[in-house]
Amino acid sequence: MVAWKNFDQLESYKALNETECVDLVQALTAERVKNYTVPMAAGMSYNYAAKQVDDKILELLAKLSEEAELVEKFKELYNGAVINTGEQRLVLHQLTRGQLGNAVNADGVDKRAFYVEQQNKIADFANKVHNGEITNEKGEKFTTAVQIGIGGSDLGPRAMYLALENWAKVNGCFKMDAKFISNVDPDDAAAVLNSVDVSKCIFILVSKSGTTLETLTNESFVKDALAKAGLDASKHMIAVTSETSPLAKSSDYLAAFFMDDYIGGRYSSTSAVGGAVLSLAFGPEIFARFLNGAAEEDKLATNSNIKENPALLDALIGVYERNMLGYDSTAVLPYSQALSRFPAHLQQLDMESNGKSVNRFGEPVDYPTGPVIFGEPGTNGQHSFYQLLHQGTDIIPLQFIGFKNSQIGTDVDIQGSTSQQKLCANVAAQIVAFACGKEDENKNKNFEGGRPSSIIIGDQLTPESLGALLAHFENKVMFQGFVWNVNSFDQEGVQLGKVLAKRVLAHETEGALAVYSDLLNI
Ligand SMILES: O=P(O)(O)OC[C@H]1O[C@](O)(CO)[C@@H](O)[C@@H]1O
Repeated sequence: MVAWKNFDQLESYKALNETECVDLVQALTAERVKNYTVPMAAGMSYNYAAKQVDDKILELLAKLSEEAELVEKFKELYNGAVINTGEQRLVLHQLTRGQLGNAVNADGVDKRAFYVEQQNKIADFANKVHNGEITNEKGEKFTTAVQIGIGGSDLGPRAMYLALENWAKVNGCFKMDAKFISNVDPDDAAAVLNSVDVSKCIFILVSKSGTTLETLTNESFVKDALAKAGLDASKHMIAVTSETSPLAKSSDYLAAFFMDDYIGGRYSSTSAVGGAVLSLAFGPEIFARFLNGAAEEDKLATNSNIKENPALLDALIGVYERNMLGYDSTAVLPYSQALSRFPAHLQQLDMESNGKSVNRFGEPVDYPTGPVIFGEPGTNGQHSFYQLLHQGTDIIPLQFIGFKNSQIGTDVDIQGSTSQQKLCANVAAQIVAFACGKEDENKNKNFEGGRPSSIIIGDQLTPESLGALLAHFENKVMFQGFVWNVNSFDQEGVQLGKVLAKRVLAHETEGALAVYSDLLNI
């Protein structure tokens, strides 16, 4: 049995607090860039040379990992322990991509078999849509998949779709366009519906709970549009939900695919939640390759050697930065246009998981937990908020992601270099500029340096490397939650606002809420 202790109860907490962080201006040598690197799945690597750690600090982080039993806790998780204590649930998203440990039986079934069965059902459905066995009422092929969902039922799948859209087009496996409706702002649904031929759309209603206000409102919005076009909504809609949700019992859908309560919304991209739209857009084989990349990365996360476990190492360095160095944000900076929505997905993944002030037992913790996450693709970010990152009063650790090759391959050679080379040159330059700085007598032009970053480098963003990238961050967030002794798998903090919004809509308000309601004309 593992012991769940608060971080500040551990010996390692004290030992780490007594360390001095590394001065990057001096420390970032060529040798270090070569050595401080860990292989990831799909040929990628995690390089942490520009982090403020040295061998002594890494040794203490390894001790912390042992003392907090981080890998053992992961083992408990994938073997089916009730890790989500707040909701008394198992946490099984890794099972959607592979079997890391023993068979996990819950609700009277083998859970890996259940997830694979859903994948097979989705594959069969997608193949029938692609080959014209399933069509619209006129017998025409569907051309567009429109996902209706919010939070985890939108962000991950949308980010993954955008990440592979161009890759699929150039590699001959693009099957259908995908669009996404998430916001309850009517302009979101209206704009998407205005951009498609609804008669050729297959709508994927995604809600684990089947009760989310925004998603059910957008479902009605879409049904209304279908009715106005003289179409039968039940011939155009499929559902992805949990078997216990109200949607599961409805006959309003052409087909229904299931996940369950053991997969948190923000961890659901590899379940039917991402599976339906990605299999329709790119074909089931591409979705399977994405799952393989994630499975390969998950295996690395079972290694208790921190220098062979990139997610664990990344998590531990992040904890050191958050708790010992006091940095309260992290920027995610993919130098890849295809990853334009990846930071948005990581915002939910990280902040909804570890934005907690009480431990797994509901007791307040006395140390900072999850950081603020934000980001934009480079080089766009460089011309936006990098000023603050380089010269602002706060130090913000940076997580770069870069690929040696572009996805589409079309490029131009201008002034002796291609666009891809310019992109990669920029990320290399930024790492060194942040770490080493540059002295200038004019303080306005002075760069102090000492601003830490790490970089994940891959050959190209493919289904496998995307799966590995996703799993890396899911596992990092999980390990950090274990260190902080918080439950990373519930999200009670989103409830209060939902309850108050319902009150406003029912006109059951008083005091400040009543005045805000009036100001907004509700
Ligand atoms: O899939 P559902 O049940 O509609 O939930 C959507 C999202 O809402 C949240 O519960 C937050 O409100 C997220 O955790 C979840 O991803």
